[in-house]
Amino acid sequence: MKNKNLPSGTRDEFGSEAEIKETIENKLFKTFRQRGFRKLTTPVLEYSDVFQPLNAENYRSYQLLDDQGESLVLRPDLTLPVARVMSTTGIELPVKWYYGGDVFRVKKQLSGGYNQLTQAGIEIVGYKGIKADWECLEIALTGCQKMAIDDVTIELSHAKFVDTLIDQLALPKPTKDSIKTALFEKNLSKYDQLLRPLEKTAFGHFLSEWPWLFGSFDEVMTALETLPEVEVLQPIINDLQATKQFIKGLFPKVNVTLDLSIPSPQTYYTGMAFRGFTEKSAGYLFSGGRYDDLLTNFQNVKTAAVGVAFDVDALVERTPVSPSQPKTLVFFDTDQWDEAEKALKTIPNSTLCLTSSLDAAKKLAAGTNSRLIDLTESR
Ligand SMILES: N[C@@H](Cc1c[nH]c[nH+]1)C(=O)O
Repeated sequence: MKNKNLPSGTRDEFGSEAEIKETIENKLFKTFRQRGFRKLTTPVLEYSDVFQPLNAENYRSYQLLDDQGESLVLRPDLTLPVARVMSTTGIELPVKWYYGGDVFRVKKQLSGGYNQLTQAGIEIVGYKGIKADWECLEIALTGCQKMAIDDVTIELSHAKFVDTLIDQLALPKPTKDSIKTALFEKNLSKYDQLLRPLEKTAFGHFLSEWPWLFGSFDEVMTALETLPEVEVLQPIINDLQATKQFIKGLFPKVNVTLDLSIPSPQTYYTGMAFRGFTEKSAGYLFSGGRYDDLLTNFQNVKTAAVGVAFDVDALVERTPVSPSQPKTLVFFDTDQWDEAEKALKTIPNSTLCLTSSLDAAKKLAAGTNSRLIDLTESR
């Protein structure tokens, strides 16, 4: 019998932790609505096919079967359900959505961490230009500010950088694939060996530095100067530069880093991607990016989209628990309900004392370090 246990990777949340979470979600939802986003709620259960564009290795999901034998999952992501909605409902574009809810990602046994995570996010669908990306960044960084998190580092990357650059190399396709794998896995001996034939070419110097192309934004940009002029890379570099300026202009305290040697944080990203974190918490505070091709998984027409989601649990972790104020218990007789209600309204932080006897009320007050008001006293 496991009727007293929880499945691994899940937890109960109660008291301050659960309350802080609710406050944070409400603050975020308020910001989203103030900026003109509309709420979209999707079910926790979806057909497995909806999540086919996810990298299955990173996102193992809980699998179920419905009564027709169709394969269902507990949603491991909230962006793909939005894409499903957009392609099946004929909602007019452009549109700005916000949502909140739990995603389920099965982690390796004993890896620690939870399999059920709470996210709150936005998706902007139908805008091609960089303004939509910046609106996501603005909301992400303002959100952190509102949670009094002021030591945010934002890591920029671009889903197309690696492929566009590798495309330029005069090597057979399988070698290019192996280079990409070695780069992502930081398998340096393999990487060096694969690139040896290009050592003396114009790309030689840059390629030897590529696995280290992450860290301070300006330093990575300086390293990029060793790259021969590649026209198709220019728009990517320009967008990254402009975005860094944008962030620094509005949030001068935010530390901006750049990583041009990692796989895209989501397999469905097609453009700029960004993740925010602080030194004090292990996971990301928020993660987002552009995914202009995702809707083609559900429909024929390509649709521009970009979004960002907060990891609400990471925000909770970063929020100090303020010591709770001592409570006042209001003890009353059953026919004094009206009086008790009035007392509740006038006495801050008060709660009804539901014990049957005054003795029990006194014990409860002593045990919970609360003040006791006895309405039966004046009878
Ligand atoms: N769904 C992404 C975040 C995101 C929202 N919109 C775009 N990206 C994630 O969970 O990492």
